[in-house]
Amino acid sequence: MPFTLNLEDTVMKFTINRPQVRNAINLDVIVGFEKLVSAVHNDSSVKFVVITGVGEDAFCSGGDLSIFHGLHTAKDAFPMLDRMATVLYNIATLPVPVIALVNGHAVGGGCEIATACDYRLVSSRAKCGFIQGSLAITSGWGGGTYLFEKLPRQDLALQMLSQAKPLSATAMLNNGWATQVYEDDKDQALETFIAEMKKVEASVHRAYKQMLIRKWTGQNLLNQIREEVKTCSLLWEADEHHQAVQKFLTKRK
Ligand SMILES: CC[C@@H](C(=O)O)C(=O)SCCNC(=O)CCNC(=O)[C@H](O)C(C)(C)COP(=O)(O)OP(=O)(O)OC[C@H]1O[C@@H](n2cnc3c(N)ncnc32)[C@H](O)[C@@H]1OP(=O)(O)O
Repeated sequence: MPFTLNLEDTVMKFTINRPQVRNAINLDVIVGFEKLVSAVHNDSSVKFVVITGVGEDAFCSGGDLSIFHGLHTAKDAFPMLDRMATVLYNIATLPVPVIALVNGHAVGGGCEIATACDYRLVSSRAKCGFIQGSLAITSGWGGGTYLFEKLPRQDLALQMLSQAKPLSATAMLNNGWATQVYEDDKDQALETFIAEMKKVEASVHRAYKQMLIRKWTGQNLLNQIREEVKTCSLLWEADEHHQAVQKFLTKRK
């Protein structure tokens, strides 16, 4: 199973389960995210959503390049980018707080997923970054838009996108991306983080989340995300992108 979805107590947890490719996203995982969104909307007992990856190596390494490399033109790439950007917006605007439990590296689209969440609890061993620039594309799932929205300093957000390199968990805490960095057990880190909030009624969590969603609706965040998707799909068809992906896929062969 490429993902698991469990409700424990009041916490709905989605775990990406593709360790052999560092939890890269394929179509099955996208479908899983769509199921997550429906499950949360259909269960008023849910207080928190948690997104994480299996194992300790990676939270998520972004799109599965061995599969998505088969998409050549902007027209080919757009539906995949748009579908993932749409489900990610639906996750970002879920009626309860969403926590990224960043158990390992979060790069490319993996960093976009974590950025779309309300909180990021990051393993001290994780490296995180918008490395898309090194593949001659931009972020394409809305992650750049979320980054400008969420990082306290716009200059550091732009630098992170433009340098296109993974940063340490400490650097991500210092620039305001990580909410907290944890050392050891991820489940313990999560329990400690939500302990106080768990005592508060679900209705209160939902009311605060609505305030945030109203802000994003007011500024038409979804339109900005759609522009990001279009930009990425246009860059996607360039030779430079296909060559960079080919280099990644063949580097160990
Ligand atoms: C498509 C959408 C776009 C977006 O909108 O953002 C993207 O997401 S672009 C994709 C960006 N992602 C990458 O470029 C991934 C790069 N991966 C890495 O940098 C590293 O794998 C890692 C995540 C930092 C982990 O490093 P490490 O622990 O050293 O593992 P390996 O590199 O040895 O990888 C193990 C294994 O997994 C395969 N792998 C890793 N990432 C992907 C991926 N995204 N897609 C497909 N396969 C991936 C890698 O090739 C190795 O395979 P084997 O050699 O067969 O073991």
